[in-house]
Amino acid sequence: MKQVLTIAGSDSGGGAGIQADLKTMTNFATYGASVITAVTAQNTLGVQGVRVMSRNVVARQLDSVLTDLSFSAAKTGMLANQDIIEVVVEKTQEYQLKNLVVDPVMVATSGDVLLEEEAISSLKEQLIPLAKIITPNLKEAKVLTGYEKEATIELKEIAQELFQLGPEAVLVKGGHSQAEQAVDMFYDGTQYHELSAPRIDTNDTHGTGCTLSSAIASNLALGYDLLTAVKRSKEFITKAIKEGVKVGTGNNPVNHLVKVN
Ligand SMILES: Nc1ncnc2c1ncn2[C@@H]1O[C@H](COP(=O)(O)OP(=O)(O)O)[C@@H](O)[C@H]1O
Ligand SMILES: Cc1ncc(COP(=O)(O)O)c(N)n1
Repeated sequence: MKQVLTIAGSDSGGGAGIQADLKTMTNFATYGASVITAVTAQNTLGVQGVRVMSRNVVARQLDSVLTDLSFSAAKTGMLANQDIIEVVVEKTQEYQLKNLVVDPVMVATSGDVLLEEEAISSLKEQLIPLAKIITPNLKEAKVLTGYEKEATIELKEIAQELFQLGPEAVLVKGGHSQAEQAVDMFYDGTQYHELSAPRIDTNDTHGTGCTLSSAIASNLALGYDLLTAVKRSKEFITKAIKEGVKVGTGNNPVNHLVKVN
């Protein structure tokens, strides 16, 4: 069985973070292992508390899994601070982790901060250049490119700017725009590819980004090329949002168990 690693935070509510990642990896019939960067007390209403792991605890988890298991792909989610980004960079290089999907998680859908502001430069300069693909949402893309105050900037232009940071490819997610279609832009330095799906009228989008990036990592592990992995994952997330599960009283999670062909 192909093995996939998630390096991310725990969401006690089970909709985002490590829990979303492992469910998604299992759904794609890959074996998911996890390195936990932070424990969040979280539910569908928001984040009630955060305990970030020490650099050493993250390093030990990485050493444990990377000296024993064999990963065909990995993803990063909530990395919390600069110390953790640095240790993830160090171990990615030491163990030559391949097919690394970097979801540059900064803020939860609920508005809670999941990455210290001081860590953004390490993310840009050290981790992103090691990525096979990065998957920022529009807001994260604007922070990473410095386009923060520009309301009408084109997705293609942002994708090109992000590509300059050094990943092999970029997927800018347009989930948070008001447009009729949920449009994401893929760019790998040579081709742009627009991925579009009808916008689903719902607030139940907890865990969309985590689920999408885990699906991409799983599909890369299964041997699909990058664009195919992204297309399969877009199809998956669209269905997962459509069939979201009503487990709590706030913004509910997507359904990690839906099947795509
Ligand atoms: N209401 C929606 N209808 C359809 N697709 C959506 C909707 N919201 C988000 N998506 C899609 O879900 C994926 C995750 O995007 P987004 O929600 O922007 O990421 P994040 O969770 O990182 O903020 C993208 O493919 C995006 O287009
Ligand atoms: C531990 C953790 N990691 C990531 C997210 C972002 O999830 P999303 O923006 O998809 O709701 C989250 N809410 N919690």
